[in-house]
Amino acid sequence: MERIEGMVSDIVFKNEDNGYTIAHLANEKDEVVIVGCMPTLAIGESIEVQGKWVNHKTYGAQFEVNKFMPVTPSSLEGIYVYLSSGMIHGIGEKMAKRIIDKFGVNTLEVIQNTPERLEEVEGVGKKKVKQIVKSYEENRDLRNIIIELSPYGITPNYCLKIYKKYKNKAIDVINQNPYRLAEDIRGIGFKIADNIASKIGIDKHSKDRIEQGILYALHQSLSNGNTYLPKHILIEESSKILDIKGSIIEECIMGLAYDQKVHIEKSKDNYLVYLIPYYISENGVCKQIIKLSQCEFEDLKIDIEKEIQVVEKEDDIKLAQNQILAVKEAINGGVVIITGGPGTGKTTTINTIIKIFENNNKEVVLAAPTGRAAKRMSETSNKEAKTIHRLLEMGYATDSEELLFFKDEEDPIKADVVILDEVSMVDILLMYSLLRAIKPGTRVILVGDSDQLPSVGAGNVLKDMIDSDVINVVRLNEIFRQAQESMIVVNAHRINNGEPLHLNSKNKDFFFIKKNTNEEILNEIIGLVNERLPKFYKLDKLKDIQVLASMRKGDLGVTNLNTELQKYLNKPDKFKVEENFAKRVFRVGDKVMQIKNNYTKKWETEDQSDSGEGVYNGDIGYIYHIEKDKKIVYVIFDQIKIVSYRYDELDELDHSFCTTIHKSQGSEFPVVVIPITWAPPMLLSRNLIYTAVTRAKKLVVLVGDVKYLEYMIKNNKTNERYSNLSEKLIKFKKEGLLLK
Ligand SMILES: Nc1ncnc2c1ncn2[C@@H]1O[C@H](COP(=O)(O)OP(=O)(O)OP(=O)(O)O)[C@@H](O)[C@H]1O
Repeated sequence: MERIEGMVSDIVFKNEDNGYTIAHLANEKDEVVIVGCMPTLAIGESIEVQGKWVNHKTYGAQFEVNKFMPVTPSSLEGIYVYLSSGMIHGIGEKMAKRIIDKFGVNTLEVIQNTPERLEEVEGVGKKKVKQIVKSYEENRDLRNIIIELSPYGITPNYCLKIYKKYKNKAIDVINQNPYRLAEDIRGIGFKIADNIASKIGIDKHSKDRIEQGILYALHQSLSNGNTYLPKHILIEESSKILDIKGSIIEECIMGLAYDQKVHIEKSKDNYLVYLIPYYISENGVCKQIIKLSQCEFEDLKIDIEKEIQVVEKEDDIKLAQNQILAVKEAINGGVVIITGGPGTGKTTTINTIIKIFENNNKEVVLAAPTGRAAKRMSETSNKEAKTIHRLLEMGYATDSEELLFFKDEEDPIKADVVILDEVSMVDILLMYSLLRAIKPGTRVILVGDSDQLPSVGAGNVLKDMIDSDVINVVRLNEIFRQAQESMIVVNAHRINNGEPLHLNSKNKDFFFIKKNTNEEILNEIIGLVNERLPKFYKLDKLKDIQVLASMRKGDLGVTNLNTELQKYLNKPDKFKVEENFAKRVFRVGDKVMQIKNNYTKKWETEDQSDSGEGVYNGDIGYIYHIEKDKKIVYVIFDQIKIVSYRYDELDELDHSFCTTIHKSQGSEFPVVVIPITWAPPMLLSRNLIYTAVTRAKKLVVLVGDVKYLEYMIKNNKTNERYSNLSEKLIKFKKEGLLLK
């Protein structure tokens, strides 16, 4: 039987008659779904559950609970966190473990009442005992916090975070306004704070509660890509969360605006409510992009036609009319957007632009939003491309844990031309950070495909800029002959036009294999990836083929496909070390993906001749070695870079025999295999299948029911996002809000 410890972060369902409950259990590493008979469960409670992992047909992996029990701070983990927190002078992680191994759950009692017994622990002498006792007494506050907060289900780890933030004022802060925890402590959200508040007896109608509920609703909406919410919708959402009348909420929204925690903007007959950073970014992007496009540029005094001819001759190519236009706009204008689908010559155009500028001694800087996209840009241009984060020199300020960009208006990027690729992936905050670090007079060339999925973060930046008609846009719409040979390119354009696809043409690169049930689809995919494709096309089954799925859950979701594919693509073997982590098994040879940006993670080559920092969201690697005694997993990226992950850092890694289409954005693979099956309508969309198909360079294989493919092609209702960038650009331009 497996066990998991964590805090109940949400209760999704509870049957009051029989106690059957579905809840979310969160801990430092993960948030999982637990199901079972848990009639007394409450949000915010810290519990240990025992049971087993099961795979639900629709909802994917969930933990079936046989037994659950509350966790108290006297549990070993709690004592360990407390002792090793660095708060008790003289005890580090190793010493804490030795003390606990010796005294178990009685550890705190020993320190308090019979501290001389600590000398029984290896490495502890009289001097150290004195230090420990002194620090223990001095740390009364932290101990009190643990004792006071444990009835509310706050784990010692969170107590420590709370203590570090508020020091000895913590209990007062929480008693006065527990909602500050949701604002100040990462990992404690509105629901947990609300639970503490209700136990303390804070009035349901208190101003703090309502304000936090409103801010929570706004934060939630960011994850749907919205930069603001119309006021009436915010009232509706907050009313549901808080269970309070709309009129009271409306009043509190005004209060939040007065305190500058939100910004309210009037737009036509609507009021738009923004969280401040998003308001500043949306306005900032408008002002900066208009400013950059309208300021004076150094005249290069060149004959562009002639320069183009030089490059054409060198590269043995004849640019199309629109490509020539794009080159001219890039050289004559300040800001230009170059957009087009696959095979329309974006890369060729960028390379021509780079050459002309460099032939005239201008400094060109290339960037892209992800590590993978930057790498691809470097490969196609033969010139270094950085991630936007690197270009902006992200780092930590002295004495701060907050990551920030060192490049800004005061210390801008040194370049004559900045070319940014895959702009569809850039959200409003990142676009503002980039644009404010570009000094007027620098040319900015934004390249992207607005039919791809929009950014993960809030906003619809590329599409809004194009729709506004305020920025110079050159659309590349000719599919070149070479590209037309590829059904991947042809079908991608047909998807965009809502037309039926050319499937299964002889000797081509786009196939559909009809299968009806999920089980048939799964077996077919395994057969293709494990045997038929590698044999027929002479491919490496791990490196050359990527399975992409639209969802995480269900039989054909990423989680289950990874479990199933692992069984065939990297079987257990007595020579392969493996380790279990809750529902996952990490095994030497596994294909894995880094799932969040880690700018400071170190890598080193095996012979230690080269090293560096940074592993990025979407980077794919392979487990190279597992050192069980040191609790470290080593992963190799880009064939040479070895990165070590402590076991407690493994939440940064996911298996990637299969990944989501969203995560694959900005990457390309020789062969892509995609299950086509039922999914919620928002995941059966045109831009999702378009993005998936355009990831493949040599071959696309779709497996499933053709009716869902047809549905996806027809469904071009891109999920609407609340973003006001386009209207604002038009307004700013009309009102001449320039260069101020
Ligand atoms: N003016 C041109 N005349 C003939 N062929 C061209 C021209 N421009 C580009 N091509 C060819 O068309 C194909 C697609 O061009 P390119 O790679 O530049 O397009 P892209 O828009 O960047 O495509 P993708 O997004 O798929 O990478 C390439 O084989 C390229 O050599």
